[in-house]
Amino acid sequence: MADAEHIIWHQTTVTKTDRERRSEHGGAVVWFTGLSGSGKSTLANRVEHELFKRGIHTYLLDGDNIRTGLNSDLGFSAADRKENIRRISEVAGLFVDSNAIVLTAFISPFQADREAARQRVADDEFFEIYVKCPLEVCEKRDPKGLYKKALAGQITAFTGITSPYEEPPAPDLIIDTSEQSLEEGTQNVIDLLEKNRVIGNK
Ligand SMILES: Nc1ncnc2c1ncn2[C@@H]1O[C@H](COP(=O)(O)OS(=O)(=O)O)[C@@H](OP(=O)(O)O)[C@H]1O
Ligand SMILES: Nc1ncnc2c1ncn2[C@@H]1O[C@H](COP(=O)(O)OP(=O)(O)O)[C@@H](O)[C@H]1O
Repeated sequence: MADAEHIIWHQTTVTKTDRERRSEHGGAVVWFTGLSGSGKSTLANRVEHELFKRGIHTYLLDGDNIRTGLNSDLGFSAADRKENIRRISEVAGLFVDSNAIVLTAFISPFQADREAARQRVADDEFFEIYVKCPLEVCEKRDPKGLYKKALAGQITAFTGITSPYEEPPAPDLIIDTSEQSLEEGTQNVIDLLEKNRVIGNK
């Protein structure tokens, strides 16, 4: 652990404000949370594609991908999930500083960790999207065959089966993917960003 007392923040010459002035849009974190198979990656990819088509500077951080690199040392214990989300929150904060719209697709099962992620950026820069989907529907979709393995006891601490998921008490948006189409869900996220002037009429 670094000796924090001897670390002194270096103010960069080019600031966040400089980057904002040059851009047609603001920076923000669009944080998708939900069970495995709820549709986080599918939605985040579709939203990113929509934003990208509009010339917006975006980046997508996805659970499985980040866990093969930056967080390849972490597993699925509560402590590792917490550290996973802490690092992602930091990375997301850096992207916002660069004035990008960063989309994150992590189960992020614990409310305290999601709240800490929100605190990492300004109030108007964080949008929590609860990708809601009944567990039975996720189990039926089972896009990666993981529920089958978890139910057979081949994966320990699997979210929704043997590890908890805390529903967000006050998300900025709820998308129920068992009832809403992908197009509808995508449009709702875009509308949220427009309404909050992150995109469109900054
Ligand atoms: N035990 C266990 N529990 C939950 N998920 C598991 C587990 N083991 C592997 N996987 C796969 O890892 C993906 C979840 O990683 P995350 O980084 O999003 O998880 S977390 O936020 O730290 O809880 C998750 O991806 P998604 O299905 O996209 O959610 C799974 O593919
Ligand atoms: N309305 C919807 N929105 C998003 N995904 C949906 C929807 N309806 C069905 N799906 C399907 O559900 C699955 C969700 O998988 P994925 O996006 O990988 O979920 P997660 O990232 O939450 O694990 C995909 O196969 C997707 O095609």
